Amino acid sequence: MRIRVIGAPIDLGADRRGVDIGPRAIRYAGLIDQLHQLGHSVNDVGDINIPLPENQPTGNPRLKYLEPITKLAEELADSVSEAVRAQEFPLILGGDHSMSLGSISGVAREHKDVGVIWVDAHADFNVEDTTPSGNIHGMILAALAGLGDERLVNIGGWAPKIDKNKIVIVGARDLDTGEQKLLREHNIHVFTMSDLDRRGISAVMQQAIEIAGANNGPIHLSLDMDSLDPHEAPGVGTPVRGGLSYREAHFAMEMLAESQRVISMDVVEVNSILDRENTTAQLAVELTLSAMGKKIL
Ligand SMILES: NC(=[NH2+])NCCC[C@H](N)C(=O)O
Ligand SMILES: [Mn+2]
Ligand SMILES: [Mn+2]
Repeated sequence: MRIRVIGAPIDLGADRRGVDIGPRAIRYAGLIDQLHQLGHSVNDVGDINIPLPENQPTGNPRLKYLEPITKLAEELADSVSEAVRAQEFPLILGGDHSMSLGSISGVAREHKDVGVIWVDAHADFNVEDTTPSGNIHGMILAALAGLGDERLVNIGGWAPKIDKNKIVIVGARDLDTGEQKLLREHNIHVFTMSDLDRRGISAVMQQAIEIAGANNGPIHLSLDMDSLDPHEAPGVGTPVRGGLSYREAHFAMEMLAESQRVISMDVVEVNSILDRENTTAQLAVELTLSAMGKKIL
């Protein structure tokens, strides 16, 4: 496979500085070399340019940094759709989860039927009226489904990007009250940690792949590193106890690789200031390799 690596060191969608170092930390952990060793060819196009929050107006406190975030999403969407047209697999490194607004808009432009598997402790399904923080990284999946502020919803001038029936959230364990209501109202498929405990990662992922990839459609994988238990991934801005174990996360990635349905992937929320000796970045590399087909034997 030909993989195009795009760095999106954006931290405007989250409160915590340090997530902007994520793409570098992931590269330092050996991503490109190890993808080569797996037999892929890699075209690393570097990072998109992100303005410093210090130089940006915060704007509406319930939609912080809306303006620069939508501008960057347009840029990233162009860059990702270009990769798809060049028949390269887009692998986008965050940055906070707001960058997925651009990456998924770019993929969806080229593949209108793409489904999304969102592996995350959170649902990122808030809108302006339900957000407890005003941080846009908590609103991105809703925006991609067509909900919320129209400037987020209408990246590229069209909406929605993803059919609600093809969205699957895996690993959820921290949902806000208004967010829960929205998820129910729109019948979004959410596999919580309780579902994982009850049914096991294998059954859950099999069903997730069937839902997101309905009618043999393609799947975008969005991996938020805070889906893992904070013991495994300490370097994230919004850690929540009781997350995916090391093996559960790997097995989920291995099943996705086996499905051969994944056409693009984000890895987000690696925060190097909060990390311990690049552990979380290293784990991000390991999980990406499993998603890209690395097997134990
Ligand atoms: N991508 C993330 N880490 N999102 C965390 C979101 C936290 C919280 N639900 C909020 O909306 O503020
Ligand atoms: Mn997230
Ligand atoms: Mn999260």
